[in-house]
Amino acid sequence: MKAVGLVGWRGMVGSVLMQRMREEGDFAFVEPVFFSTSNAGGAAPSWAEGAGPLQSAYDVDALKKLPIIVTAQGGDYTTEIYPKLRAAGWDGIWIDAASTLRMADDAIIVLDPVNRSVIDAALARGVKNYIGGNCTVSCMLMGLGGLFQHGLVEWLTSMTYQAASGGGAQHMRELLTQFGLLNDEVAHLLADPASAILEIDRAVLARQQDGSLPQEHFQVPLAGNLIPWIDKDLGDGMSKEEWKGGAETNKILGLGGAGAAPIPIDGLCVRIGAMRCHSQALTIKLKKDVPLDEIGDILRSANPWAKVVPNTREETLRGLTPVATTGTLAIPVGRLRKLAMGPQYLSAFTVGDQLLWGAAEPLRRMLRIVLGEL
Ligand SMILES: NC(=O)C1=CN([C@@H]2O[C@H](COP(=O)(O)OP(=O)(O)OC[C@H]3O[C@@H](n4cnc5c(N)ncnc54)[C@H](OP(=O)(O)O)[C@@H]3O)[C@@H](O)[C@H]2O)C=CC1
Ligand SMILES: N[C@@H](CC(=O)OP(=O)(O)O)C(=O)O
Repeated sequence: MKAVGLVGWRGMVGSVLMQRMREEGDFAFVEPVFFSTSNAGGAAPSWAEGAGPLQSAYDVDALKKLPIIVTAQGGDYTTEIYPKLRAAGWDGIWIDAASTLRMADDAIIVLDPVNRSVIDAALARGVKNYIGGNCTVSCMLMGLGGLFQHGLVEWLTSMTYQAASGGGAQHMRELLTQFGLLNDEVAHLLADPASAILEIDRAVLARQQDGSLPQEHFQVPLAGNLIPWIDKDLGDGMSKEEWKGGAETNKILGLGGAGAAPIPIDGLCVRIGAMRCHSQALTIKLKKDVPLDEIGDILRSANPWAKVVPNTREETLRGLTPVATTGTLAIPVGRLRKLAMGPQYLSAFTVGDQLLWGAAEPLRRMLRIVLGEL
């Protein structure tokens, strides 16, 4: 049993992480020490039998005692505490959901079903920082990993449909409140089958545009709308979320360093009114013409979670939606077909729960790997 410090365990990502760790029996291998930024001295979660009171997540001396720290507390916390811990001589393993350290030279982005060899090599050479990837990147690689594994991707472009949860819990609440208020606005008209749809539409639009919907988090209404910008403006026409697509995918795959050319990966990232599944439409230029049935086999055999959805209307509606995927570890991949541009141009559509493979699951599995239990 190794002592493991857990920070951020009651947040949205942290709660999913705790749930998965309990489901998989991970606590049989760890002696958890729970930290809090807001309630030091409070009680540990009731399910964690024998755990002591919450320790302060700002207490570097308390954190320093632990050989492994897992955090889903957020980027600001990492920025503040991580350098202090290392400066204090802490030599432990840092496993983190936040993006802060992802691109650092001494950090590995973890997604072991895709880059286990990169992780193992890093552990062998003493790397101490293991960071979960961007949710969109991780979900894409879990679905399409087979194509990269087989060296088939010449370039890839993605158009994303990202859920409200990517912004955090408050964003999900804001979206649902907006939906509710829009419904209230026209409920009397909806109840009357004879009412005119254009009147309903006008009333909804008026409410979306009059500034009275709560929009503190998204800045504009997301209900009945979409937002084609996610994360910071890099000033060159690209959003930071779009930049992560290319930068993180290549880092996860171990490309872009000495000798290995990066794969061009780029696209547009869009927020839509889904709850917690990110979806993306992909156009892939293959290095050669591979038949669709072989592509299906390659995707299926890359990992146990990639599920190929037959490219029919019925199967797509049944299995390739956020509602069908939420809460599961499955990464459905469908709409596979060769495009009109030629036999090397492949379309695909994939969906993934951004709190599971997109956030919590790679961290949970990394902890197991460090403990020698995966
Ligand atoms: N949201 C996402 O989709 C993804 C997030 N991440 C990263 O994970 C990190 C955390 O994100 P997320 O889990 O969404 O953040 P949350 O806001 O849900 O939780 C972060 C912290 O807020 C504190 N907190 C304050 N009020 C509450 C409350 N009412 N309920 C629960 N916690 C509360 C908790 O700290 P304390 O207990 O110390 O008070 C908690 O650990 C971020 O770095 C983010 O970048 C990574 C991938 C995806
Ligand atoms: N930016 C993602 C969520 C997220 O937290 O990403 P990252 O871990 O790269 O900061 C989204 O909004 O959907």
